[in-house]
Amino acid sequence: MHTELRAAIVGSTGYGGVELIRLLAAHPRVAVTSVISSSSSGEPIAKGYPHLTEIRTDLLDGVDPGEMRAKADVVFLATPAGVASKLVPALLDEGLKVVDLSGDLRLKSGELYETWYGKPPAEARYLEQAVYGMCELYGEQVRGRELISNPGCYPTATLLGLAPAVAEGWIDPDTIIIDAKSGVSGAGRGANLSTHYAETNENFKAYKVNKHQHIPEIEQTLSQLAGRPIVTTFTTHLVPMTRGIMSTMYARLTEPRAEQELIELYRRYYEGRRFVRIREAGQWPATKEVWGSNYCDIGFAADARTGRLTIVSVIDNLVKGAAGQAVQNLNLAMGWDETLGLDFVPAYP
Ligand SMILES: NC(=O)C1=CN([C@@H]2O[C@H](COP(=O)(O)OP(=O)(O)OC[C@H]3O[C@@H](n4cnc5c(N)ncnc54)[C@H](OP(=O)(O)O)[C@@H]3O)[C@@H](O)[C@H]2O)C=CC1
Ligand SMILES: CC(=O)N[C@@H](CCC(=O)OP(=O)(O)O)C(=O)O
Repeated sequence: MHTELRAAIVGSTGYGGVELIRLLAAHPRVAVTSVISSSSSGEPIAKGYPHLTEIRTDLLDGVDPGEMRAKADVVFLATPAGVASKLVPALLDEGLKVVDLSGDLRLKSGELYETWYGKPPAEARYLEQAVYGMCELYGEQVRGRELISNPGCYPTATLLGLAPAVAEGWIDPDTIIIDAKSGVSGAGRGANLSTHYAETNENFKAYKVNKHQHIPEIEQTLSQLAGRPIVTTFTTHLVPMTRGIMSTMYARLTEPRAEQELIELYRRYYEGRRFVRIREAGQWPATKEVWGSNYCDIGFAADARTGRLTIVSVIDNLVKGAAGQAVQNLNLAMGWDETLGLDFVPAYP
């Protein structure tokens, strides 16, 4: 197979950006031809990330849509909220395909974006044009698309864990409670008070309770799956580990179900989707079991005593939660096998 697509990465000195460089280095049909930085153009990427020494030695480029078009066919935006909304119009005008890893294009309502992100939204036509690339739920809609909005890390673990049971009406969506935990790399590379070592080591804390920007994203998809507006309770916690998200979800079963029935429902729903692995009854997934990989592993327990279902879903936030799903989305948009460049098992232990 020969290389046929040239890729540029914006925000390449962030964690999402370097993870894209790592994954695309092993992709059989994509070559990274431009690694772009708003802060360090003219420097080798290996200066800030020596682990990339052998992968890329070119100097970082500046952010310029015209220059990107000369070098690339697709642009990955691994930039903070508020950047894609400004860059996307010029990139699309240049005829570039765009995969945005930030939250800028995920919500169809600009008003909701402004409320939860506290920034001006992208123009409505771009919110309309962007396809929400939750691959295992909307993969068919991604094919051939020019503008893809890559889902958030928490919504990926959470929605993959809830979708089959909500879509089939096996749980009451009004009763869902989501208890989520993330490793510290989820906050990006920029150091701040709440993520430095002394604050996170041997510590475990809740944050952004009822205020997290992923709440409307989760509710948007839950509402689509349920066919009516759904609001939910979502609490995030910071765990003293580098990678990984675990979302533990609770909801009332609409009728009694055995675990085996749930396992079969989920396996049917995700049939043919390589990156969702449903565990056997009594097996609980752990973050280390998906570390460095594009898998989402899901386990269940149905409690006959309380009538509630517990779902545990894990991902690597930087792979399935960001760069891996972005590559999977590009594969789907190009009509390629969705596993290209992602077909490896997790690193363990
Ligand atoms: N970390 C994670 O697990 C996940 C992150 N995301 C999202 O992906 C995006 C990237 O996250 P992450 O890599 O962790 O964040 P980082 O903070 O590690 O990196 C973001 C990078 O964006 C670049 N940047 C900053 N400001 C600007 C600007 N004004 N214009 C252009 N580029 C800018 C910087 O790189 P440079 O100086 O080189 O330009 C910076 O290193 C964010 O939107 C994040 O919310 C989504 C899912 C999971
Ligand atoms: C641990 C940690 O701080 N995680 C970040 C994840 C942010 C993220 O990925 O942001 P978007 O998906 O909105 O772009 C947070 O909870 O805000």
